[in-house]
Amino acid sequence: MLTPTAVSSNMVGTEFDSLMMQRCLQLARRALGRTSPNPLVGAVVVQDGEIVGEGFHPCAGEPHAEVFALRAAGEKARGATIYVSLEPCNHYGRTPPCSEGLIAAGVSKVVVGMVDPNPLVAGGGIARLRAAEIEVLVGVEEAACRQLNEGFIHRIVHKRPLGILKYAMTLDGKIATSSGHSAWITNPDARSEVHQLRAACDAVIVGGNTVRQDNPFLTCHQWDGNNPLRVVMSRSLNLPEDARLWDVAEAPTLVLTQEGSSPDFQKMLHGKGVKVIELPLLTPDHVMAHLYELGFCSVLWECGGTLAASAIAQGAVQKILAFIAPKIIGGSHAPTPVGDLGFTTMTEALRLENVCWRVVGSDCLVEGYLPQKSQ
Ligand SMILES: Nc1nc(O)c(N)c(N[C@@H]2O[C@H](COP(=O)(O)O)[C@@H](O)[C@H]2O)n1
Ligand SMILES: [Zn+2]
Repeated sequence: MLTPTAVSSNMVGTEFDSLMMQRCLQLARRALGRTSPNPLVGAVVVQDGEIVGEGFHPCAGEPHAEVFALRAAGEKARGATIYVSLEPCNHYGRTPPCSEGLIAAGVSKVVVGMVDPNPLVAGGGIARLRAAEIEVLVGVEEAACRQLNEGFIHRIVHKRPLGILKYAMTLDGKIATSSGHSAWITNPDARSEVHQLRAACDAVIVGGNTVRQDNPFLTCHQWDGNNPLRVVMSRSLNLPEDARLWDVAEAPTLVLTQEGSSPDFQKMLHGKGVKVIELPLLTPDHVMAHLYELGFCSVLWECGGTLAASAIAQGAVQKILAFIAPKIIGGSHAPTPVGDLGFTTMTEALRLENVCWRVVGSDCLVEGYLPQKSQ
């Protein structure tokens, strides 16, 4: 873990800049799962090789990271260098432009992690600072900055939240036995990692089958994080009356269905505090469009194979997280993580990009991105 005391004024420029930017990212992560539709941003003010102020963006509507860092630095911001993981904004949104705040505070240098993809900023913040004769360095720890805000970037560029499909399967590619039993495929460490992942997402989606078969909680459990909105997609509303997801004391639940489906069941859900919305067409793309309108940046699909295949086919999934447990259960009718995609030859296979894998307890996690569809 990085701490402010790790700062050494003897460090060479680039190494020191990287360290300070990593500190910005560490600060930014304190608001994980709480900032959408805004990004996660951290800022650090450095004077004579010492950190004199730090801040992060806590949630949309609150001041930006730079403002908190400048406030903490006070008069020491004059002539200082500020590190910020995202380009300072240059527009009046819910808050005034940070570029003007930095100029007014008298900083002499701004080190930026990445350019803001928001068209309202998009280099304008950097240009404004340079016009005020402030030195600006761009792209320190850029890959890590982009990784932290991949959901925000996807939202801005594609006008949809980033879709992440997570599943857990056995070594023979099954997500449950033929009878539907699946507790548990992976080890406690892997399950704990999923709980942590939920805290970083704005919503988690399942279909009716998962509610009927698994009766999940879909919360962060032991993690002191933000519980995502739990979303159930069900056309028929043929769902159990006593599902755990209808208990909204810990986390909210939204049921998305089609127009006119089971008014009585809808009434029962309303009575329990579960929100129900009827969409004209209940498809993964319409669901993602709805979640975009709610301001979401990242959405976790924790559904079964049929819904997962449909979400992939409709471009509602960009990232895959596959936990693989070294267990074999067999069963020619045991469900698999992705249903029919209509492919008949291996040449049609979706080859993941930027793949990495690591061991989690006794299981393996494979992570990668689906190839982007050409527009
Ligand atoms: N540089 C920077 N630091 C932060 O802490 C931020 N939250 C942002 N966000 C950028 O500004 C937009 C939101 O503005 P309002 O909070 O509505 O004023 C957001 O879309 C980002 O482009 N930037
Ligand atoms: Zn700002």
